[in-house]
Amino acid sequence: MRYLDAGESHGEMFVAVVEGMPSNLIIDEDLINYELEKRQGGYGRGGRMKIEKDKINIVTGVRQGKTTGAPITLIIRNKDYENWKEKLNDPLNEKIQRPRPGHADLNGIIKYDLDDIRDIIERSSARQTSIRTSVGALATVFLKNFNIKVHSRVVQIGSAIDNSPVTEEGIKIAEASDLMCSSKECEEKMIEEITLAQEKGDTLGGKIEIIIKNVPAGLGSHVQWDKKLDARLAGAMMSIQGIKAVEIGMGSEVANLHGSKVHDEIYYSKDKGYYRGTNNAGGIEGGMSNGEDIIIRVSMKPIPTLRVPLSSVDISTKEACKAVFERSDVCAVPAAGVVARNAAMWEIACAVMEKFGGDSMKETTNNFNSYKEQVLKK
Ligand SMILES: Cc1cc2nc3c(=O)[nH]c(=O)nc-3n(C[C@H](O)[C@H](O)[C@H](O)COP(=O)(O)O)c2cc1C
Ligand SMILES: C=C(O[C@@H]1CC(C(=O)O)=C[C@@H](OP(=O)(O)O)[C@H]1O)C(=O)O
Repeated sequence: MRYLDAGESHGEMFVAVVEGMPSNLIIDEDLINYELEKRQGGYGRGGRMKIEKDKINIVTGVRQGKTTGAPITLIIRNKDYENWKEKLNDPLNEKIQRPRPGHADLNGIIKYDLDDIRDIIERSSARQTSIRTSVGALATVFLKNFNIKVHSRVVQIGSAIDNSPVTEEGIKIAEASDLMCSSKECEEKMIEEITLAQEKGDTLGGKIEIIIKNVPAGLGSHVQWDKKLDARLAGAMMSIQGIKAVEIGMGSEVANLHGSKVHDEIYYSKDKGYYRGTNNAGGIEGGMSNGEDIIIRVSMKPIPTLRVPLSSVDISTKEACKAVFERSDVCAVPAAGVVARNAAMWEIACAVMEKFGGDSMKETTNNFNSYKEQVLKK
């Protein structure tokens, strides 16, 4: 499967065209809209979130609630477009000249030979993650048919850290109570950190954990660098605005320990087949899923737009100045978690389609089920 998206932060709309989704997939628009709503949430978001109420509009490739096998076009309209269209088209509108450290501003105008940073902001903005979330949520809808599910939580904001182990019970509690992490107490500490940063005119990043359940062993492959599932997931995570590090399972901690403390010992039982005593590998070995939960941790840098701005250089005068400040989030880690879990599900859906193929849900499901039987007999 593949997709391309287009759109600008204050343009008319975001659009994505998805190709390769099998026919007869029942589209659950409520699930897609739920993910879009969650992406807009979280403490620390800016004023734009009060203007938008993102809703998916599927305009091709679906008839009577089911995919037809044709390319699927997804649209999200920007309500704020009405407030911006005149000034964006007015050549006399003031140009943005003071690039923000940590953003695409300076590299963008150099590379594209532009003289208004607005032209870079519009496409580099993380508003694009709305359409990316909807494409990922479509993959989540698809994967539900194979009982593959995803959960994410915030594990760190500033000095507030959620160290609790992931349990089925913990996931249920967090989902039912709509907590961003595993406990109310920890969430309060995270909110406090964000408030402190906000009061200082500063910003914050943090860490997110994503857990994907019920992935069969054998997605991805060891045979070629670009088929490795961990590499693909890491690439997907790193392409999200502001993500600077990705860990699978134990992640960077593997460098500190002996092999006997890192590798997951192998067991076998008649009903489960092969399984591991631990899951330090985060469900992937040799570029392939191993049947355990896939666990990904991603680190997000602090938001680059600061109310007390950092030093910069005016691109027209070349004189020292302070970077531009405009309406912005203070912390978008919970939102990035929603983006990341859906972006990860897109990669898993691609790996499922690569392995099992099929042009209809019947064909793909039959292939998937017969492989699962084959694996159980192994
Ligand atoms: C959901 C989300 C919301 C964001 N909101 C803002 C924001 O309001 N202001 C801002 O300057 N950066 C925001 N960012 C971060 C920037 O988009 C990001 O730092 C920038 O694109 C450069 O990131 P990169 O160096 O990783 O490419 C947000 C990121 C995400 C994922
Ligand atoms: C500023 C960025 O992301 C923001 C993310 C975002 C959203 O819907 O998530 C909405 C936009 O809000 P606004 O109209 O206030 O600019 C973006 O600005 C950025 O990434 O640079």
